Amino acid sequence: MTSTSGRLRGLYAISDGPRADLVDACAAALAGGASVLQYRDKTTDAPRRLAETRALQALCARHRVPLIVNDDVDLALACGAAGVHLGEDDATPATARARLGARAIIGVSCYDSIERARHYAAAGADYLAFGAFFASPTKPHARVATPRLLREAKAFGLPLVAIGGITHDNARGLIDAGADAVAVISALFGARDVRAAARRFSDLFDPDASRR
Ligand SMILES: Cc1ncc(COP(=O)(O)OP(=O)(O)O)c(N)n1
Ligand SMILES: Cc1ncsc1CCOP(=O)(O)O
Ligand SMILES: [Mg+2]
Repeated sequence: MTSTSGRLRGLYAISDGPRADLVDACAAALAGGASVLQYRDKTTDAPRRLAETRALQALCARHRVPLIVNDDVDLALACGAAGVHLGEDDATPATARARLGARAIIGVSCYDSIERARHYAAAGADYLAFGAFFASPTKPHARVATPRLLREAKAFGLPLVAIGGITHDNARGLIDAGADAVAVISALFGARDVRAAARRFSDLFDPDASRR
């Protein structure tokens, strides 16, 4: 289990908004043991995005789970999120660090590139994300990564996040290859029972948690 200050490990839930029941769905994911929540909303509806991230920040604070905002450093700052996730089309991690401070969690997409991982590990990223490992319903044209990258990236000593088409049935191979966390959208927020789906993912990391 990751706390707002602990090492990232477990289910990394990524929200799939806009959706009317966003906060309830995210609450179910946290109740099911998600260790991190990312707000990912590709719309430009600034007032709704701010209201939603503020609500999710309050929810995450109650669960002692970090809220990460996708793409948008200003929004992360405005809602008091723990950090931001950045890809190749987003602000640089250095810009985000300057805006959010030393304690912020700054995650970086490395896609299928060990060179990008090496660069951002040295530049102060807090975790490295790789993928897509499987066909992704959310991002069908995502670049494709192989588990070998995870084995190689272990050398950087940072938490490794795997993403892309991850389900309960295919996650184990990624964890065995070195993923500290699995980032999931469809197989989590598309589930009829989000809490139960989150619990099944979380149990892959800590099978005793649901019996406590
Ligand atoms: C944990 C995590 N990993 C990868 C991504 C993808 O980021 P990016 O490449 O910037 O693509 P978008 O998500 O912005 O479409 C992510 N969001 N989270
Ligand atoms: C944002 C992103 N980057 C690579 S795949 C992906 C989407 C992951 O969503 P899903 O779990 O539905 O495949
Ligand atoms: Mg992005």
